[in-house]
Parts: sequence; C-alpha cells; structure tokens
Amino acid sequence: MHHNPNIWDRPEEYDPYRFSPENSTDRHPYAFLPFSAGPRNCIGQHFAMNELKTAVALILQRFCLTPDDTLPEPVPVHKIVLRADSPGLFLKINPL
Ligand code: HEM
Repeated sequence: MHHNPNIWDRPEEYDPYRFSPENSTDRHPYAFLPFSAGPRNCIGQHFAMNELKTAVALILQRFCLTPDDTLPEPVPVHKIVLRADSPGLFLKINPL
C-alpha cells in the first residue's frame, strides 16, 4: 500500500522529505497507514512514534551510520511489514 504509485511519487525511492509538512498537505489522510485506521487502529502509535524518534535521536547524537558497501544491497521482502531478506541490512556504526 505504501508503494502505490497512484499515491506516492517515486515510491521505491527513499525520500524522508516526502513526509515534511509542506509535502504532505495534499495527501489523503489514509494514504499512510502503518498503524491502520478506524476503531481498532493501534493504541500504541503515539508511544511508538515518540520512542522511535527518541531512539533515532540518541543514536545519531553518538554514532555515524553508513551503508556497508562490502555486502550486497538489501533485498526488500514482504512479511506483513516490509523487511530486508537474508542476509539482512548492514550498516557501519562508528562512534562520533
Ligand atoms: C512501530 C510500532 C507499531 C506498529 C507499526 C503498530 C501497528 C499496529 C497495527 C497495524 C495494528 C492493527 C490495527 C488494526 O487491526 O486495524 C495495531 C494494533 C494494536 N497495537 Fe500497535 N503498532 C506498533 C506499536 C505498538 C505499541 C508500542 C503498542 C503498545 C504500547 C501497541 C499496541 C497495539 C494494540 C493494543 C493493538 C490492538 C488495538 C485493537 O485491536 O483495538 N502497538 N498496531
């Protein structure tokens, strides 16, 4: 659903700026649904988003993350959520 080209411009491209406020104004409210929607949607979504942002901020304050070019590119695979197929997704993590 989050790769639907009718909704997402260049859906296979990693572009965090597609979520910036100015790029999100015309998007349908149900276009991005990682936590589902409706009466049984995820009750932990705000906690999960805050936890995620906190964890990312703490990691980026302390470490430099770069792709590991010595290993194969990650292969996307659908397993309820999108994951990297074996052997996985590798990063080099160096202390700042
Ligand atoms: C990135 C993290 C998370 C994702 C992507 C996620 C996603 C989802 C999705 C897709 C559903 C199904 C909604 C439906 O059936 O329509 C759901 C339900 C639920 N989630 Fe999450 N969730 C996350 C984190 C959390 C956390 C941290 C908690 C609790 C602290 C939580 C508690 C629940 C509960 C209790 C339900 C069932 C709600 C119900 O059936 O009424 N989730 N979640």
